[in-house]
Amino acid sequence: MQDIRVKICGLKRPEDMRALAQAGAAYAGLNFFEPSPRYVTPALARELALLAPEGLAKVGLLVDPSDALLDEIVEAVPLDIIQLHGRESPERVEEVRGRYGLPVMKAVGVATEADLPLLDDHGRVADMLLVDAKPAPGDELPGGNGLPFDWRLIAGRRWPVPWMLAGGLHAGNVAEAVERTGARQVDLSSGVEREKGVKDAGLIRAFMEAVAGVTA
Ligand SMILES: O=C(O)c1ccccc1NCC(=O)[C@H](O)[C@H](O)COP(=O)(O)O
Repeated sequence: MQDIRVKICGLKRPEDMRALAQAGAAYAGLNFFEPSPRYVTPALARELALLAPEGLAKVGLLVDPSDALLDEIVEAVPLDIIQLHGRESPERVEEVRGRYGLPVMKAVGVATEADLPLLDDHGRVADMLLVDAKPAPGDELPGGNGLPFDWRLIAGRRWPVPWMLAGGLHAGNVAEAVERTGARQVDLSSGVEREKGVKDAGLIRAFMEAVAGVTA
């Protein structure tokens, strides 16, 4: 059975990147959404990205970005993947793919059955899908809120591109999440933080150990 691949999102410090590399994560997320407590400037993101070893993919997370912002970030930071985490349409996803020649992962928030057709629409154009919890009313951020969605909604569902499961994952629930959804890639932020925006190397190790113990 192939290993489950892990993306940890919202790194802000060199020690976070080192902890991810040591723990064996597959993707490191750099957050360019300014209102987020996980925001990094393009200059800091570049420093962090340059610390990533071969095989640890750098993912740049943006929310409804303008071309000007994307131009600035793609120019400054050696990214491997662009993550679009706003209300981007499938047409916009295609446009961004064409403009930068980088793979695009499209995040789609799920709360009810009604959210699932959007995953199918984006699955036709994006290189990867991030199946995340939809922010609840009152949540300030479009992602990274630390809350899971009802995994039964996507049990048995598949898309024509690789996908990751996200939303409120932590060391204590990732085994059940994988078992219920069949995910082979998982993404998290809050579950490895000691406080909002501050990653914790011990929690990162614990999460990776929990994932290594999954046999689904
Ligand atoms: O994490 C943020 O601050 C954030 C802000 C704006 C858009 C997306 C954001 N995070 C996206 C991610 O990829 C998170 O890892 C994903 O939503 C899961 O987060 P969590 O539920 O905290 O594990």
